[in-house]
Amino acid sequence: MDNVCIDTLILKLHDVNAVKFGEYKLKSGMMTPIYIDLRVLVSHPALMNQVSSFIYQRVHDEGLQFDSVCGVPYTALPLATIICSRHELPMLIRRKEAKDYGTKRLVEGSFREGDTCLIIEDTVTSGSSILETAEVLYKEGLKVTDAIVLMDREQGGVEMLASKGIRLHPIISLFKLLNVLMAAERIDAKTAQSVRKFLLDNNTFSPKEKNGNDAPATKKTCVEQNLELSYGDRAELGNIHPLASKLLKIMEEKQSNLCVSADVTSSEELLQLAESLGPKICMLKTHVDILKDFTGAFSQKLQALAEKHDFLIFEDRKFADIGNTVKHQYEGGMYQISSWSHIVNAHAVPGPGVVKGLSAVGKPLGRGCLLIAQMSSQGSLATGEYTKAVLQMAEENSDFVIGFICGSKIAKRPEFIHMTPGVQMKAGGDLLGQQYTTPEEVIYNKGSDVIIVGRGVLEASDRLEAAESYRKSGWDAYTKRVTQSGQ
Ligand SMILES: O=C(O)c1cc(=O)[nH]c(=O)n1[C@@H]1O[C@H](COP(=O)(O)O)[C@@H](O)[C@H]1O
Repeated sequence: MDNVCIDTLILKLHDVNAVKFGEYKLKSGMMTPIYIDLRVLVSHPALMNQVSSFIYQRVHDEGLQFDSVCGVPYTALPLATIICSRHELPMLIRRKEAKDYGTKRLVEGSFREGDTCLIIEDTVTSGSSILETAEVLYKEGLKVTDAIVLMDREQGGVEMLASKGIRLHPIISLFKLLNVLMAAERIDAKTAQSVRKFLLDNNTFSPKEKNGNDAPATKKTCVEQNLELSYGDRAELGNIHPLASKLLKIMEEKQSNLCVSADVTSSEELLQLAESLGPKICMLKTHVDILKDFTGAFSQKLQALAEKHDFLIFEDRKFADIGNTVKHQYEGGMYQISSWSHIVNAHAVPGPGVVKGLSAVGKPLGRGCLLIAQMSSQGSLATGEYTKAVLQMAEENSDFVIGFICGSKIAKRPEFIHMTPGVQMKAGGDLLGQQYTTPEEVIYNKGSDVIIVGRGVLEASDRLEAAESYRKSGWDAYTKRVTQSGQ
């Protein structure tokens, strides 16, 4: 299922008026400037078949296991029927109301206690319709672990269902749909902007506070109004990836946007760095393949230090192969990176398969991935259209991609985290093409979120003192950016 097919499908849905702009009321009663009406598909059989194929393809890509399929009544019923008939999968039908005669059952079809049922839905906003169907299935003794949805309005459905133990797998995000329709000049930038603002401002999933109570419903200031959200605010956004939220909370609590790049060749020295600099950093970046003495014990000790000092581990592996290969490189081999590194990064050049491969291993572990959108090395080819394509790949895989390696802020969505390497107190470079900019330039002027510093700390006579000066410089640049934008 590649980008071109998705883009074509979006345009076809717009052609048949399945995507409507104006003033519409959602099931929740909320008024919305965009409405997805896939009921019309019953009048367009070829498109109905294509949508069914996309949904089945996602089921296949995710390798989901289930005993039966249930479409959320009514729009998703024909989709589920086509998929089940075409692929000979057992189907269940959930009634919205029990008959007052015959079996009087709410769920029609044959099943056994404990069977797993895959739910199919056409569009998700808050996720309440999927949850309602799941609860009817639960009452019949069925289990629901996964649901597939064609259109995700990105208003909290994924997170709400995740909090109920249901993994929702969206195929098209509304942010992506807006980009495609704008690029095809089906809508103007103003419409796209106002719909984006609506979606960002109306996220139905209220984040839980630490004590588990619903956080007070606060209306987030919107980035589109040029009001910079703080790290702490962004950590609470409904659509944010849990790991990105965890990192932003660490940054806020430790007042640090410093990631030290532990480019040392001895595991003992790396652990000493983690112990001494741990209180100063939000993240420690490793190149595990330059260690001359890696052992499993090392990765255990590093995880313990990350826990002790509350920082995340980022293995800077720069995966860049087909999905099947990166899966093995990430999960297996000598380093077993997925078992100890919260975050990894990847080049987008192989196409979305590289993310799918990594996600198949990392997502169930709660890991996250950064895509390399720009590089600090002289003559880097990661620029212009390539960078834009990386951004699009991230938006389409935001259930695993949490941000970017980049030189400056490239994504409008505050859920993505920007991390910039090639940082030293003085601008300049090394003899091998590395180009340095200062923390102030990267964080204040270029809008990045995290500074990645290697030799600026490692080559200092006092590494701890150097780390503190980078921490302070990066944090001061951030607070200046946030306070000035609010004025
Ligand atoms: O992905 C990276 O971290 C990375 C991307 C990039 O464009 N440039 C870059 O320098 N890096 C890494 O960031 C670190 C920078 O180290 P210093 O040049 O010593 O600060 C190294 O570990 C690089 O591998």
